[in-house]
Amino acid sequence: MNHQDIENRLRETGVVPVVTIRNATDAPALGAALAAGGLPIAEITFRTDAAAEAIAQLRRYTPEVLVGAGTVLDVPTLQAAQRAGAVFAVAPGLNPEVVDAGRELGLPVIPGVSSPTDIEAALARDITLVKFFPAEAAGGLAFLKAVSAPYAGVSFMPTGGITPANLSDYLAQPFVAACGGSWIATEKAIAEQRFDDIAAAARTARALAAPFRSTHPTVTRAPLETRSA
Ligand SMILES: O=C(O)C(=O)C[C@H](O)[C@H](O)COP(=O)(O)O
Repeated sequence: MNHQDIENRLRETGVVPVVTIRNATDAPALGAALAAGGLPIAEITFRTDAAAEAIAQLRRYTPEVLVGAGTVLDVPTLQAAQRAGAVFAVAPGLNPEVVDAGRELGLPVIPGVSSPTDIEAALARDITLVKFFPAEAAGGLAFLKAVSAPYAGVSFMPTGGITPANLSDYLAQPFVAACGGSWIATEKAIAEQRFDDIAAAARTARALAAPFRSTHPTVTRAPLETRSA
């Protein structure tokens, strides 16, 4: 899958559960819960030792779930994510080495941005889908509306402080591809094996995102070098 395929899938689901998992054996039930709730996608953060194995388990037992790696701060983590089977990688910031390695490995990287300078660093590498992190703390929708003017054509995945209460406000903006958040599958709910609660939270998020999905047409962009001025 290339960046465009990933963006299209993000726009289809509207919400990306950000997951921190301590025990990889919980991954199949987690994947099943997300799929049952209508959100067959997950960003598994490399904040625990179980991340790579959890990604591998998701790929094996719930192949319908699109699995990405989160908290990818360096190239070895990116390589580990790809070996485990992640089909995209997300980072809280923009590490040029990670972005460049992603291109070499054929693994789409969604770097984190929180300033115009960051956005330009992404554009300089032909990346037009970025994570906006930490969304609420870094200016929220007001920031996105302001930067969407000079940076038309950039799609954002706001993450950090997104909840069912503010999700719709973000998704109503065409430059928001999807929102990420940990509220759907919290570390606590997974540890306590409350997979029905996770499926219910996924279902609620899916329902909140549903009205906006149709306003997000499939985007097809020419690579930067072929775009006319
Ligand atoms: O781990 C990463 O790569 C991150 O960038 C951080 C997470 O995306 C946020 O911690 C999720 O934010 P909340 O939904 O507010 O909990």
